[in-house]
Amino acid sequence: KEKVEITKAQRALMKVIVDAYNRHKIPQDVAKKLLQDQYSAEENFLLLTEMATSQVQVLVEFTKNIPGFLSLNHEDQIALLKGSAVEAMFLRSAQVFSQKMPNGHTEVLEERIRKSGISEEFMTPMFNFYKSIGELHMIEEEQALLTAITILTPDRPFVKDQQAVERLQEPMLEVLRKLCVLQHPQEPQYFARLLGRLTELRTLNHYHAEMLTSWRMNDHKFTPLLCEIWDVQ
Ligand SMILES: O=C(Nc1ccccc1)[C@H](C1CCCCC1)n1c(-c2ccc(Cl)cc2)nc2cc(F)c(F)cc21
Repeated sequence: KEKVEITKAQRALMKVIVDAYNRHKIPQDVAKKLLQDQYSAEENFLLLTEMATSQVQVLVEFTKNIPGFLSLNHEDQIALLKGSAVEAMFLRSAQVFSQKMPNGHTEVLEERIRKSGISEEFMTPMFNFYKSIGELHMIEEEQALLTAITILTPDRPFVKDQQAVERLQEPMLEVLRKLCVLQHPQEPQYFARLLGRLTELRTLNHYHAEMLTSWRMNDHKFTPLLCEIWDVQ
C-alpha cells in the first residue's frame, strides 16, 4: 500500500495555485444573474461575450501566478494562453454549474442556458461535460490544479519549447495525483477519471467558434480580445 504524503514544497505550490484561482469568481455572478432573470438571446450573447472577455483577463492573472510560467519563452506564454482560454472557460462554467445550489436552482440554471440562444446541437455535449465534472465532486484544490494543468498543456499549437512546459506541468500533475489518492482513497482510478475530463474538454474546443456564430440572433458582435482567442469573425 503506497504511503502517499504531500511534501512542504508541494503544499506551498498548491497554496499559490489555489489562492490565485480563488481570485477569479466572475461566473458565480453570471449564475446569479441567470437565476434572477430570463434574458433575450441578444442579451445572453452580450453577457457571454462580456463574461468571456473578462474571463480571459482573469485567466492571464491566474497564469502569471503559476510558478515558472513567466520564465517561459514569451511567444510560448501567448500560445499556452491562446490554446487554453476556451477550455478554461468551459471548465470554469462546468465548475459553476456543478456547485451546490439550493433545491431546484440547478434545474432553473440549466433551463436558462438551454434557452439562452445556443443552438440545440451543442446542448448534449456541453451538459454531458458539465454533469461529468459535477459527478467528480472536486474540491477547490483539485479544480485549481486541473485549471493550471489545462493551461500548461505542452502540445498546444505553436508551442516551441514543449519540454519547458512539461517541466512546469509535471509537478502539478504529481501534486494532483497525490491529492486524489488522499481525497478519494476508495477510488484508485479517480486521478485517471479527472484527466479523462481534459480529453472531453478538448472536444468542446472544436465546437466553441460554431457555438458563438450559430447563436440564435443576427449580427454577432465580438470584442477584439474574443476575436483573437475564440477564432471568430
Ligand atoms: O457566462 C458563461 N460562462 C462563463 C464561464 C466562465 C467565466 C465567464 C463566463 C456562460 C453563460 C451561458 C448563458 C448565457 C450567458 C453566458 N455559461 C456557459 C457557456 C459558455 C460558453 C458557451 Cl459557447 C455556452 C455556454 N455555460 C455555463 C454554465 C453555468 F453554470 C453558468 F453559470 C454560465 C455558463
